[in-house]
Amino acid sequence: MDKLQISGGATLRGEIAISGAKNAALPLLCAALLTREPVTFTHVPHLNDIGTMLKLLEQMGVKVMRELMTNDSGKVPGGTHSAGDTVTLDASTLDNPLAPYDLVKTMRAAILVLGPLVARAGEAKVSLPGGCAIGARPVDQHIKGLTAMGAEVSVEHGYVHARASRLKGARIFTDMVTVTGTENLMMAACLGAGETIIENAAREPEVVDLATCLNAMGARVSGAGSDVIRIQGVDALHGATHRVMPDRIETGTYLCAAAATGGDVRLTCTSSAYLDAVIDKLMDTGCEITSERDAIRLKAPARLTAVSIRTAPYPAFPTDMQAQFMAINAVADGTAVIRETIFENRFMHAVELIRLGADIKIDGNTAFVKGVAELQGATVMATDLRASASLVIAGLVAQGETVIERIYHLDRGYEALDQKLIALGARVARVK
Ligand SMILES: CC(=O)N[C@H]1[C@@H](OP(=O)(O)OP(=O)(O)OC[C@H]2O[C@@H](n3ccc(=O)[nH]c3=O)[C@H](O)[C@@H]2O)O[C@H](CO)[C@@H](O)[C@@H]1O
Ligand SMILES: C=C(OP(=O)(O)O)C(=O)O
Repeated sequence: MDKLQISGGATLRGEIAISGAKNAALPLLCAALLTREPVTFTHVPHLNDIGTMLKLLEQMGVKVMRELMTNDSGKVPGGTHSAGDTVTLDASTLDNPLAPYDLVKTMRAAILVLGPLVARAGEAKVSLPGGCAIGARPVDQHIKGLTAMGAEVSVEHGYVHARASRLKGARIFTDMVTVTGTENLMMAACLGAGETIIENAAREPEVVDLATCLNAMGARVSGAGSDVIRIQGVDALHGATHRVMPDRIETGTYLCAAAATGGDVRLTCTSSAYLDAVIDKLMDTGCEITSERDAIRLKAPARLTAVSIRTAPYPAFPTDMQAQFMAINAVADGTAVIRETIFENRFMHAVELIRLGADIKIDGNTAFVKGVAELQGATVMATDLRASASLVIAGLVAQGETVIERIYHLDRGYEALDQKLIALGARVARVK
């Protein structure tokens, strides 16, 4: 199993390109199930989760064409000037609406096939994703919404079975804001009869990106980006070409890495438009941030000031950036209070950061982080995607060598992480 070896102390400087967003690309790929015509996606990040999703779609009978892009110097896909992959999906041959456990267990976003399959194929059998490191993550709201749209849904032997000859429009109020729940129901409603209204909808930019693509495919979705989304069902969708939006969490992660190391970086192919809460907090740490149309530059002070955060659905501070902010607070001046309100078990990185010398106390959903003058390198274990990113940031500033084990989590969500860090001057190596 690969590990990441980091020699701490290098200041990150220079420029890298941000990849397409994992959390936008995954639902987008599922949207292709809704039509018999080919759909092409560009700027698709080269990630393990994307590979898993494509494998899942392929075993359902979808034809997958993946054109790997090379960077400016003609080298590996997903390098420092990544153009992303181009993926064309042809679901005209969809004949097996099944998502088996062995694929779903490695990637919770696989539940996103449920809505499109019922809408297009009239049935779906999708393994329940089960719990994971950050929390239980049930899918009851996905089921509640499909049931309201007239699907017969049962959960047996660890699988959700859903059937509907044709879904019908419904008014759905989700009990909590759910991102993939909103996406699943929005996709399903596109082929339903009549109007569906999703209230308490997620407002995340990835939901808007999906709605934009669905509309390009002939859907009639309005209100995405607000908490009420209206979908007028249509009889069929057609093919389209869509560029995946930039990854705002990857962007935020590199901004944090640069901030922690006292660096000066420019991130291209991205935008500060979806990162207000994160950028606001980074400015509170003392960083200077300049936003350009398609780029962001961050210059860090010699030492950061601690900042408190509270995670909540968009446009508030994203839970997917909480771990990275714990890492920067671990070496900042002062004490920060970090409150996690989305997932019940998303402090797994704290114990590993403590092993590197951080001063962190946890009380329920709140972490108290007292900045220390320095961290010391050690061997640590990655437990989930963003926890792993926080350990990378800590390793970059720690004295000596840090070895991060189980980096398959990072490969799920960060395209060419080691290459991008090396391009910014980090001393990082992937070792077997
Ligand atoms: C692929 C993708 O886009 N993943 C993102 C998505 O995950 P995901 O869509 O799985 O997260 P949700 O927004 O659904 O989860 C929010 C909260 O609602 C709960 N819940 C959700 C659905 C449901 O049916 N029942 C229920 O109880 C969850 O357990 C969690 O406590 O949004 C999360 C919250 O911004 C991000 O951390 C993930 O990176
Ligand atoms: C939790 C995340 O992803 P997923 O929903 O795919 O597990 C994430 O991107 O931080």
